[in-house]
Amino acid sequence: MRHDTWLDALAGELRRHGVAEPTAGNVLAETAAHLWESGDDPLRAFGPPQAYAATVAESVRLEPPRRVPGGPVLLEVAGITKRYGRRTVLREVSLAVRAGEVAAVVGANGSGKSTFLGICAGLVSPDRGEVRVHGSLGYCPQGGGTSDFLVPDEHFLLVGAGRGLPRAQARDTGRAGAAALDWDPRGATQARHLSGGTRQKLNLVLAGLGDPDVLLLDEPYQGFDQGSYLDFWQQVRRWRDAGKAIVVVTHLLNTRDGVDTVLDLTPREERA
Ligand SMILES: Nc1ncnc2c1ncn2[C@@H]1O[C@H](COP(=O)(O)OP(=O)(O)OP(=O)(O)O)[C@@H](O)[C@H]1O
Repeated sequence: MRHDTWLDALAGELRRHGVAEPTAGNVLAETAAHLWESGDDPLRAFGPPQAYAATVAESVRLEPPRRVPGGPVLLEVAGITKRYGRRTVLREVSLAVRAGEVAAVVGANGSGKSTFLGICAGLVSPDRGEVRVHGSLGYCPQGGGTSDFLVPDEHFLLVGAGRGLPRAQARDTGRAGAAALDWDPRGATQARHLSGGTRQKLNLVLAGLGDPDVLLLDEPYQGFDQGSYLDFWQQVRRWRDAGKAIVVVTHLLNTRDGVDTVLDLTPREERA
């Protein structure tokens, strides 16, 4: 089925199911971006428009009232500048995320979102500026992050060991995190044989292992189907309500659902 036909039908079904703006626009933008990037058939990726709209409508109704954030600042980023060669990718970027807050990092392709998150995670050095993390850190990279020849349980044990978790607790916590994303990770399937979306689920579960205080998530839902995408945002809300500071990278400018702060890395001269 053509993407635009399916998206038009979805827009109508969202209206019919009473999904108001800005949620409807955000859902359309997210699904369109997913279809564009993956090239998937919309019916295969998301199912019939009516069923997908019904799921969205239900999840919106289930959304609990927003907590008022105001915990201590867990992630402080001050005046980050990063250059690659002559190109300045990030210029004087600052961000503070408190316990119980979700920050979205948005911007066009190549605007430096992954670079920014890598700097927050301590994996990329800035040319100027400072990052302070108050507490432990979990990082979900955009890709990679898993070991081809290990099965999911082995990932849980390996990463869990690094975070001080006993074996059984690491395995059980990993499996519970996977179940929250509607995935049963038991079995002998090595990471290299998992689908792209399932590998991203594994990445996401690994980021949350050991209950870190700060979660850095780089477009973690790439390849997720409709249900998993909604599960992801439910998980973000659970982390938020548990007092974590969460940073979610997305290349969409209007991903604002359940988000307290938006950091737009689009260069000023390119903004509409
Ligand atoms: N290690 C590197 N060496 C040189 N240039 C790099 C390096 N890493 C990233 N870049 C460049 O820096 C810019 C920002 O890249 P980055 O991946 O952070 O952007 P992004 O906003 O996450 O992009 P996307 O939306 O496509 O994921 C790009 O032009 C990229 O080519």
